[in-house]
Amino acid sequence: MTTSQLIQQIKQKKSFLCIGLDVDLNKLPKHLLKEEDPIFAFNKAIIDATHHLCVAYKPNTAFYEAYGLHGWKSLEKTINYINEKHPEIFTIADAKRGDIGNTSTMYAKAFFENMAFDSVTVAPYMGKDSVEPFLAFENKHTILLALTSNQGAFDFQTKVVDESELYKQVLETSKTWKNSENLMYVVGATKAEYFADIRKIIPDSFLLVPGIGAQGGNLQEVCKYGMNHSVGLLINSSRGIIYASKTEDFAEIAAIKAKELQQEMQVLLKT
Ligand SMILES: O=C(O)c1cc(=O)[nH]c(=O)n1[C@@H]1O[C@H](COP(=O)(O)O)[C@@H](O)[C@H]1O
Repeated sequence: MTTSQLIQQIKQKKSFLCIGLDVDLNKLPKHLLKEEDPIFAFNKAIIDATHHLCVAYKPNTAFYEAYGLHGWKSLEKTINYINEKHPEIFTIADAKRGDIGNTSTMYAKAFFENMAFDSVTVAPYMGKDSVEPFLAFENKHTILLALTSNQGAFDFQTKVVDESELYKQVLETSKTWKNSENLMYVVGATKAEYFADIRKIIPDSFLLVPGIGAQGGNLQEVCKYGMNHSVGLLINSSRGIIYASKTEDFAEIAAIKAKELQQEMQVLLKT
């Protein structure tokens, strides 16, 4: 998917919501456990109920890898279902990969070719030759961890090295990489006060912003400093939407939670 198709979808749906499909069997409504593939049954119901309210889905692969072969099959069915039923929706494999070049190429093939995701999250720690193999794929996006939502972000990412914070060097340096137009960045919603500085370095890039809802980030604050001329934000909520109810009405309640966020976004898009 191209960035302009993503922007078009944001305008049509008046939403820049990304729903995180972080499926934990221990949190599923009990009646689904009788299904042959409870994880896919859960995702299908959530997708059917929310696809008109969001522009992206982000399964975090950890929640599938944890169940071995069964989990991978559920992930594959989920991405195929989204691509078949709602090809306009941007898909993110939240896998946080990155390795020496030839290994990164295989990770990229796994998520861009084998599973046909539009994007994958990648850690910048191993540098240029670990990220460029992902960037080589046309119309696919590499979402680089810049400033993460967790407390541990302060261990390294905000440390000053050679007179600037490490996360700023990640942003600056990544702009020089081949096919850097295929980059997006992760910035946590819990770090709203950093968005103005980040926008000075990457004014035009899309940011994937996790951390609202369960982690306590503030949507208004993020938009105030993070929104750009083409919106430039994908705001993710996982647990706050998909586990809002753990009974038979879970998909209906997820849609209500997604609509609450979409309506806030619609107002923010007008301001
Ligand atoms: O890359 C991510 O998506 C990510 C980066 C980050 O800094 N913080 C963060 O929470 N995430 C992911 O975003 C999702 C957040 O989930 P909730 O806190 O349940 O909304 C999880 O899948 C996290 O792994």
